[in-house]
Amino acid sequence: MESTNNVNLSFIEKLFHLKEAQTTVRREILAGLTTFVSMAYILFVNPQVLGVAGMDKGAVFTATALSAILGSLLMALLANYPIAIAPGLGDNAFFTYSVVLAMGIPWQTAMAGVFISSILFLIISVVKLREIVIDSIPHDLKLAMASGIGLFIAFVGLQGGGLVVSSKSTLVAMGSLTVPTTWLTIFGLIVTGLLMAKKVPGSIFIGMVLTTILGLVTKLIPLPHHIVSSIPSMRPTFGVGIAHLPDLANPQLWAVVLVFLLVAFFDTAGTLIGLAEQAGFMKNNKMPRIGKALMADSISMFGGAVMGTTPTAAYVESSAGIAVGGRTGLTSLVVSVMFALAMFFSPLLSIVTSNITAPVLIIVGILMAQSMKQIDWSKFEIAMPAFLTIVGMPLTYNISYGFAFGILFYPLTMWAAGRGKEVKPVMYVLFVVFIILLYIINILPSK
Ligand SMILES: Nc1nc2[nH]cnc2c(=O)[nH]1
Repeated sequence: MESTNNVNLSFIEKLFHLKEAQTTVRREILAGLTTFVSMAYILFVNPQVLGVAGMDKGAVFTATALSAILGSLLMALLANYPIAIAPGLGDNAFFTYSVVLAMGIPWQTAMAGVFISSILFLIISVVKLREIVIDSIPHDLKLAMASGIGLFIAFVGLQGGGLVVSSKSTLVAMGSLTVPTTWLTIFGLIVTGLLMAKKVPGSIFIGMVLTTILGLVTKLIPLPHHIVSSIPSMRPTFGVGIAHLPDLANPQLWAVVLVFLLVAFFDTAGTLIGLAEQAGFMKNNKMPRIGKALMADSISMFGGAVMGTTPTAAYVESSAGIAVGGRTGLTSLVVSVMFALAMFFSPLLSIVTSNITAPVLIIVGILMAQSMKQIDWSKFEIAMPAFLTIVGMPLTYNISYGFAFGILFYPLTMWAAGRGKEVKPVMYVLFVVFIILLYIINILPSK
């Protein structure tokens, strides 16, 4: 027994280099469990959001779990980082609210766009282009993009939870506190917020469970018929994106492909770098093995697009596992195994309503908006494009407009401030691309 344990441990050591990373199996398992409980909500939130776009919730549940299993496993084995991967809230919100609902594109066609973006992302990750792209977007704009997505997600949550409603005279207004289900959102927000402030591992998950229990006890949420069941079929979504590739003849979809690519690429690249800073992995201001980490994400995005889910991202919640000591891919391997076990709990989908997911969206929004603190607000030429990027996303209800505002204003304000030479050539290429993109998504549809 002793010798089997030793063989197992040396196999794990060979795969993950625990000694070099000054960590232990026990600490990595704890870190993996911590990250998993911090992000397990996505199994229920993703079907909820993509369900609004018309997708089958059971199929999305399975596709979400499988893409998280694949992504986190690849991150463990290819890149050996304690960073988990799953479908991102920024991406699914863009898919449902901007592409399907606002642009009126059917989800099947939008999924074809995700499929093509994933192939482009894979190519960028493999060839050296990734460094050129990462370096050409100014740091302040990347931070503004992450923050704007955070505000956008929070806005979606505030509406879904009944706290913000539409108003004829002022566009938005506070929701009514006489609606009983809105109190579930308020309860979830308070409980999760307190747990987060106390730095309790798995705060988001615990908050979700407590709010659901309150909903069940007060009968605001009906009891589920089962807790455990077989894994839901992916038949309603599997391969649908590929079958709809011919729809991409529509130029509106090229714009969608470009924005999916930008959101997926910069979300993951930005998050990877942020987490690597936290864990102390950066060497000479560069992240070692970033190509492999991006490849793990792009392969799982590709797999997700085939199975029926929106792009995956390196999860900001991985910072919870890193905070409790996770330093290697063993942490991500544990996350992957936990997602495999969680696949049997799909009946709980029916009890996780939009009031339960609203606090999650708001709190992940806060985490993403924390990037704002690093923006150089003291220089107007930076502050203006950064601000327009951030407010542009929630206020136009569209992530691509936020991107466009920042990319169009940055070269102009930098030029006016006499700092035109600092703007990288790729930014001018993007300037032109985004003018075309605005034409395609805003002017062309109304002609
Ligand atoms: N980086 C990142 N982390 C997330 N955690 C939940 N959703 C997201 C997302 O869209 N991006």
